[in-house]
Amino acid sequence: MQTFGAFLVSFLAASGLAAALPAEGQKTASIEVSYNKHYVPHGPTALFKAKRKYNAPISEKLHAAVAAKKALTKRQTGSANTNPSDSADDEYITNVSIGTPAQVLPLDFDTGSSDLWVFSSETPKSSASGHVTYSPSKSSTAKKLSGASWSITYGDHSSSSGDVYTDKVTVGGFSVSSQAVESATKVSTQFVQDTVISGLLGLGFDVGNTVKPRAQKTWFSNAANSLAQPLFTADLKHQQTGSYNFGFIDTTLAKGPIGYTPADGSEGYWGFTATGYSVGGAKLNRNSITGIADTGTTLLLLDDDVVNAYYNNVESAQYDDSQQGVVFDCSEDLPSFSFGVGGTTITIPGSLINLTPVSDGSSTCFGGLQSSADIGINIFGDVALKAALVVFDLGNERLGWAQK
Ligand SMILES: C[C@@H](SC(=N)N)c1ccc(Cl)cc1
Ligand SMILES: C[C@@H](SC(=N)N)c1ccc(Cl)cc1
Repeated sequence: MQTFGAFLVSFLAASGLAAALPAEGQKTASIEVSYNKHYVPHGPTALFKAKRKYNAPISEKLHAAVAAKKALTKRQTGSANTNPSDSADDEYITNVSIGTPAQVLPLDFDTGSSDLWVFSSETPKSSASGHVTYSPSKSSTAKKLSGASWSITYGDHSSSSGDVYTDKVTVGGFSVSSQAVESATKVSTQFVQDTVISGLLGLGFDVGNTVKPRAQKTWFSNAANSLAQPLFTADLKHQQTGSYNFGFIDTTLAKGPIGYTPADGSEGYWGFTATGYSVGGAKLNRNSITGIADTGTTLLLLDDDVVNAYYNNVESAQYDDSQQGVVFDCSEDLPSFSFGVGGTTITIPGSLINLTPVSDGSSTCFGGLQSSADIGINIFGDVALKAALVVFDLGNERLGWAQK
């Protein structure tokens, strides 16, 4: 019959743990231990456990201190799929649950604006035809925000306006219990015709919100303090499902390192400066480009000198006044476009810059890179974002870009 010691020796030897174990008959043993590097110490919790172990009285205050810590460390995250609206990746559609019971609406997540607005039971029937709508009267958690109104005009001159409710809004499994949901009583033609979306979810800075008399917070701003980290990432793809992740960075979505650079939210946008650019894989120059990271704009819109430097490498490129932009033969192999940001380089493959024929069946294609001259700001829209995993880091007021 083996003594326990002998059993222990043979067991540990078998499991390769026999570091410094006694020979038969000795009375000592030792075993490696490693500490848990993820453990975050918390005094009151340690005290609570000790008191509990020895049945010592535990005060209400100690219970509260332990509960507070527990609430803080809840790993809160959200993850939502996002899909291009069509083969040209014109916009990206993400489903959002509003109210109780949940009403699911397809919305356009827009880092270039800060209003969450929807087609609703208050939108004129003729305008709402073909759209999924939100009915506050059918939600037990909806509350009218009395006296509040909103009105917004976008860069492409589309517009909408209306009144405001608060309700529970869930994105990718994460809920904000009292989110301002702006109900449209008026929408412009472009929105009426854009039946694949029922409104926008602004992911810009709160300063850009149009609700009066008191501006409201974006869904992300309301969520930030409860998320594991006050950030979200955009992983937009060409003709494929991508994702918006909240509270965490899934670095497996990227191929290269994340380069961080300060974000300027003063205008409501996610403004940043690229340190230089190049065409066709050449070395980056040092001509900086200041612009915004904008999921709500389809194209990459940059200064004329950059646009010309690019299309000088495209044999068939020419400005088409009827199209109000640069067009080229769809059969041409386009060069890539690279920009430097946060110490890393993002390269947009030429294939992502050859978007769509100017009309069905045409052999002339409209460029994904166009001039920002008549806008006044440079816009790194979906054409640029599709080449990267982009981190919108509110906590550190910075943007992260990683090649993918
Ligand atoms: C910032 C975007 S609009 C948006 N993403 N909410 C924009 C501004 C001006 C022009 Cl001309 C075109 C696009
Ligand atoms: C619903 C569309 S209307 C259009 N397709 N011009 C739209 C407008 C403005 C933004 Cl920022 C995003 C999408």
